[in-house]
Amino acid sequence: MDQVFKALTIAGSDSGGGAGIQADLKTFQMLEVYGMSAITAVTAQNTLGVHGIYDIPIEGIAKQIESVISDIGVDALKTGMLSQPEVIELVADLVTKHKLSKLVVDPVMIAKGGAALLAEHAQDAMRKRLLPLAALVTPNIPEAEVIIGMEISSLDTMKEAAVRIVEQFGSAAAIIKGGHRIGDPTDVLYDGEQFHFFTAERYETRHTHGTGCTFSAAITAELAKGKTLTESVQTAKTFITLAIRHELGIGGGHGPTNHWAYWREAQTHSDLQAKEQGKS
Ligand SMILES: Nc1ncnc2c1ncn2[C@@H]1O[C@H](COP(=O)(O)OP(=O)(O)O)[C@@H](O)[C@H]1O
Ligand SMILES: Cc1ncc(COP(=O)(O)O)c(N)n1
Repeated sequence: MDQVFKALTIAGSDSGGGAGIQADLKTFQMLEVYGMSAITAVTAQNTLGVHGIYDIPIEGIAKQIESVISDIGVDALKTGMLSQPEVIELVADLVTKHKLSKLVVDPVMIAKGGAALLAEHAQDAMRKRLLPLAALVTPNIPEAEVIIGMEISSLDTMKEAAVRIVEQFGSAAAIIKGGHRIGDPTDVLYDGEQFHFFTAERYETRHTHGTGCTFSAAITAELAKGKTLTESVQTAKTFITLAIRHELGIGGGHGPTNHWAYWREAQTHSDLQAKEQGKS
């Protein structure tokens, strides 16, 4: 048996299956990493929007995280929807207590449909308690604007935002995602020393529900395997680009991405390679 790598997601449940815990677990699975979850809130959600939010009591969240860490172990973890400041405090305490260094923070604030997934009074706890512990923070442009209080309208301001998150809040690295800009989506990573740019073709589609969750989950899975930060982000960029390109066309609104597209592509390549080798 090959070594089993394990990743934990601490996030909200999306009944529609496209974002949150469901997107994270599907992504871990497709990258051959054993996925575990601690649910912070249950959302009643579909491609048309968020229809209800039911927070899980804090003791319940603590028990889920402690149960997983104490028995199974965690090689890397990510956070998504944290809903309330107490949840952020809890996650920060447990990450510190258990010395979990491979923490990816996706600072989820508002769903694409407009529903608030993080209370406004929790933003400060996010900045002060969680960002300093992060190996990587993955805001989209509106989230980065809220975190540092500046307008982001160009590649240069994306670079500035990434540097400010690292220097002001103590995260080891930050990637500002370019999905919300016009043109090809370039994501800007600052690792504390240098910038790295990840660009792909933009697909004109309304099926981008859960893109941020899927992207950060893919990075977490690769970090769990021991890949470097830039290797992990590169794999995640390919994963999300294929997931958007091969959309499923599900639901009447903003549909989910295709979590098996990357795996399918990898299978096709290995089939082709096997055929090539068979020939020689
Ligand atoms: N229409 C698109 N075509 C190709 N890639 C996209 C598209 N929209 C977003 N992406 C990519 O998906 C990832 C998630 O980005 P983004 O949509 O900005 O995050 P979020 O879901 O948090 O708002 C990034 O790598 C971004 O560049
Ligand atoms: C439980 C949960 N977590 C995260 C998101 C953000 O995803 P998106 O920004 O694509 O709506 C969401 N809609 N629901």
